[in-house]
Order: sequence, then C-alpha cells, then structure tokens
Amino acid sequence: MNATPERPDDSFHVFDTTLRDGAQREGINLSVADKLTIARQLDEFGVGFIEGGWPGAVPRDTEFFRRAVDEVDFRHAQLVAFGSTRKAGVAVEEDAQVAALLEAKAPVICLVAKSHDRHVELALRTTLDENLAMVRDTVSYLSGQGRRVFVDCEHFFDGFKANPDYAKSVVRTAAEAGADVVVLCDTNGGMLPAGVHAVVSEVIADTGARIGMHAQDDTGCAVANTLAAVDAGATHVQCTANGYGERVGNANLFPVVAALELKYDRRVLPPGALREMTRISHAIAEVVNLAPSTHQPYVGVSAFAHKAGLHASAIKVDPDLYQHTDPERVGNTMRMLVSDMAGRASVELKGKELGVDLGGDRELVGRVVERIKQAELRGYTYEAADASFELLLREEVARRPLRYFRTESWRAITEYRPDGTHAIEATVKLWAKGERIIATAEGNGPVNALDRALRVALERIHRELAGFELVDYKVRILEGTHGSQSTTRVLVTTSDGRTEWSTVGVGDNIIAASWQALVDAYTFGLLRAGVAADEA
Ligand SMILES: CC(=O)SCCNC(=O)CCNC(=O)[C@H](O)C(C)(C)COP(=O)(O)OP(=O)(O)OC[C@H]1O[C@@H](n2cnc3c(N)ncnc32)[C@H](O)[C@@H]1OP(=O)(O)O
Ligand SMILES: CC(=O)C(=O)O
Repeated sequence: MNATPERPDDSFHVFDTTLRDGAQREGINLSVADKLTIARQLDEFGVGFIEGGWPGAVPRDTEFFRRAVDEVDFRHAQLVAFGSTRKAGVAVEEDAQVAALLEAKAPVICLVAKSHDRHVELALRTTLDENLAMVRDTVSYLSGQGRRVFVDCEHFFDGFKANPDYAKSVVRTAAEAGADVVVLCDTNGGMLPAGVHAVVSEVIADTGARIGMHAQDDTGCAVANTLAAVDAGATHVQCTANGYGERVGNANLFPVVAALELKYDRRVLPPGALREMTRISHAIAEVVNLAPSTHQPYVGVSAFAHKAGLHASAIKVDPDLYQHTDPERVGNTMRMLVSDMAGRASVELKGKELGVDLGGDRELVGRVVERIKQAELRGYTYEAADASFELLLREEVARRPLRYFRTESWRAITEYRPDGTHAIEATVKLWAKGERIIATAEGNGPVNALDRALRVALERIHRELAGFELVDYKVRILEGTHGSQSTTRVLVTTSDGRTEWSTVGVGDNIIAASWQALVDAYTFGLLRAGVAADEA
C-alpha cells in the first residue's frame, strides 16, 4: 500500500458508488479487472470514498475486495464495502453477510437500512423496533471492530412522508450507535429539490446527525436534489460516474463535483483534478463499454459546442457571453459548429479553429455562409462532417476546387445468381497527374467495391492512401416519404491510424452520395498528409 496517501479534507465527502449502484444499471456488466481499473481512475480523480460492491452477496465483489485491498495503492480514496444490516431475529455476530463485510477488509462500511415503516413490515416482515435493533446492533458491532460506518437509509424521503417520527428515529439510532454519516436515500427517485431541502433541513435540526444524500434520477433531478441537500447542510454526497445506476441512474458525479468546486467554491477534489474530469469521464465510459453521452453537462463533446450564429458572434468578442464556465477548467474544449444556422462569426471562428486564415475578408466569409446555407438546404450537414467543411472553406479561399484527381466516371455492378451467391464489382475511371487511370475491384457491397477501386487507382500515385481506412459509414434518408424520390445523405469516417475525419455526400441514390463522401474523404486525407494538390 502507498505510504503517503493524500486524503481529502474530511469535512465534506465525495462518495462514489459507480462500482456498486452504477453497476446496477441495465447493460453494465463489470468484470473484476474492469472494477479495479475504474477504482484506479476514480482514485486518480480524487474522490474520497469508493464503494466497491457488496462482498458476500456478489462473488465478483468479494473477489474485487480481495484484489483491491492488495493491489491498488489508493492515494486519495478509501475503499467502502456495502451491505445490509443484520437479518431480523439473527444475532449480529452470527450473520453471514455481516461477517463477509468484515472479511472484505475495507476500512469503511456502508450499511443499507430500512427507514420506511411500510418497507419494514412488508419487505423485512419484522417489527419497527426490531428494525431499529438491527441498525443499532450492526453499526455498533462494526464500529467496535474498528470500521468507519456510514448508514444508507433506504426510501428515506418516502418513509419521512409516511411516518416522519419513525424515519428520524432510524437516523438517531444509527448516529447514536456510532455511524459517522447517515445518508438519506431517495431510493425511488421521486423527489424534487424543494422537498429535499425541507426534509434534510428538518432532519439535521431534529437529530444533529451528520447527513449525506443519495439521489436516484427518476425525476431527472438527482443532481439538483443532491445540491439542494448540500444547501440544507448535507456534507456527504453519493454519486456515480456519468450518472450510471439502477433504472434511469443516480446523481452524476461530474456535474455534482463541478458545481461544488466552481459554483460553491468548495474544494472537494485535489488541486488540478477538475481539469482531468472530461478525460476521466470518457475513460470510465470506455471501461463500462457505453459510448460517452455527447450532451452530458461539463464533459460531453457538445457541452461547449456552439451552433447558432448569434451565439458565435458574441463568443467572438468574449466566450463568457455564451458559456457558464471556461471549458478548460473541466478539461473540455469549446467547439464551433457550422450549419445553416451559422452566420459570419461562426465561419470566422471555425476557420480559426481549423487553422484556415480568412484574412478578415467579409466578402469571402459571406460567400462561405451562403454556400453552407444552400448546401444544407439540399441535405448536406457540416456539423457532423468537419473535413468536408474544411475542404469547402479552403476551396473558397483558393477560389478553385481542391483536387488530387478528377473523376471521369464510376460504376458499381451487383450480380445475384440463382444459387444465392453474388458478386459485387466496381470500376472507376480517373485522371491524376495527367494520367488516365482505370481500376476495378470487388467488394462485399457496392460502396466497399468503389472504395477499393478508388484506392487501387490512386495508391500507385499517392502511397499515403495505404494507411487510410473507412471506419464508419452512416446513411440517412431525407424527406423519405416518397421512397425512391427521397434524398440520401451519407456520412463517412476515415482514419489514418492516428486521427479520424468525417465527410458527407448527398445524392438521389445511396451509391452516388457515398461516392461524394469517399472522394472528400480521400481528398482531405491527402491534404492532411501534406500532399500538394494538383490541377488534374
Ligand atoms: C436500494 C439498493 O439499491 S440496495 C442494493 C441492492 N443490491 C442488490 O440487491 C444486489 C445484491 N443482492 C443480492 O445478491 C441478493 O439480493 C442478496 C444476497 C442481498 C439477498 O439474496 P436472498 O437472500 O436470496 O434474497 P432476496 O434477493 O430475495 O432479498 C430479500 C431478503 O433480503 C432481506 N433484506 C432486504 N433489505 C434488507 C435490509 N435493509 N436489511 C436486512 N435484510 C434485508 C429481506 O428481508 C429478505 O430476507 P429473507 O429472504 O430472509 O426474507
Ligand atoms: C442505497 C441505495 O442505493 C438507494 O437507496 O437507492
């Protein structure tokens, strides 16, 4: 274990439950290795507590604790084992689940306890007094064994509505038995911020206990509810990375800590950690195998992406005019999107972002804006196809098409045979460096065959093409109510092994649209590789 951990100040707790409640989300299935990786990422981010799972109930979690205790040098976080209070009618020393919590060897234990009278009677099938005894016995036993104990009061807010005195008596019992923090859980996620504020204020005033908040997101208010609890005096927040969790999820760790640091001016992370937030959020998304949400506050790729022309024109003067915080503070970046909603300022800022000098030429910028608006009317979309936009911009600056080859013709043939086999073949005829080139290739579909034929035709002249690979292909039918009369839009993403770029093509058939997107993809790739364009 590391000899010099840098534990955060104990006066406020950031408690992460991605590995326990986050793993309860449909579609997440973490291996022990995944859990260890995420634990390291969360520790690096600087949360104070990492709830690793329920040892004794879930074998994978038992194994996680065994390995985490030995293998992970936690610098900031303390490991937390989650489990329930002893069973009704069973002595705490005899309870196998409680024994498993100790065997996990985590320094902190978070116990889930019932605080809603109806749940005690229907789910536990015991008396209200026995439930209090279960809380008291389990907390004092585990504290006596040298563990720090937190208590999660399940269904606290619903329980408080039904029987406030009983709900508060669970909090008092836990605190008096030695729980450091009693966490009020909105287990069904039905609360709204004003209600959370009122309940947390009353519980703190009546019990004097240290209170935490655990919010589920069923009303879309989990982050707001967590902050409302903090406003009311809670000093411990339970969250999950990217808001993963049971049903629709939990309070999202990232906007909660960003709000605490940036809006409340409260230091809850180690110095510099907030600037790593976007990277950590995306890295955890990779491990759980879910695409990072593009629209997540603070860390989504769209969190600081500006599309409307009027926004861009103000941002050109001062980015603060349309941003609530500086994206760099959370490790994100501002992006300009160019679309039919763009104005001059959007194009100028995008040009700057792409390193294309527009020289303050109003006429040139106006021409680009007009070309974008007309093209988008025909079905193009540049916000998803930066590379096609850059080609358009550079062509307008140079006032001539940017070409590495000229197309004479192309064709794709699909032959189906009665035995169910098929052959797909494409031929392209091009001019490059004054030479007429004809190439034919087969493929597993017409677009693949065209891509290969284009590559065969050009590879001899431009060796850089050998490293290009088509990595994504999307088709959208626009105004698709009349079948064959509809317009087709194709977006292609190409990679050179280091970076990716996206191009767009539009046509009245899918092959024609794909051809355009492919031509842009190869043109942009050669441009980026530093190859001089020719007049082919
Ligand atoms: C709100 C939350 O998200 S809390 C976290 C929930 N997480 C999980 O449930 C994941 C891990 N769970 C499990 O592996 C299993 O459910 C176990 C091992 C905990 C229990 O499994 P089983 O004993 O097979 O029972 P089951 O899953 O049906 O759960 C009901 C049992 O838990 C008991 N129980 C429920 N809540 C509590 C509690 N707070 N304290 C003590 N016991 C409880 C019930 O009384 C019932 O016990 P009984 O079967 O003796 O009557
Ligand atoms: C403990 C917990 O996860 C809940 O009450 O939602």
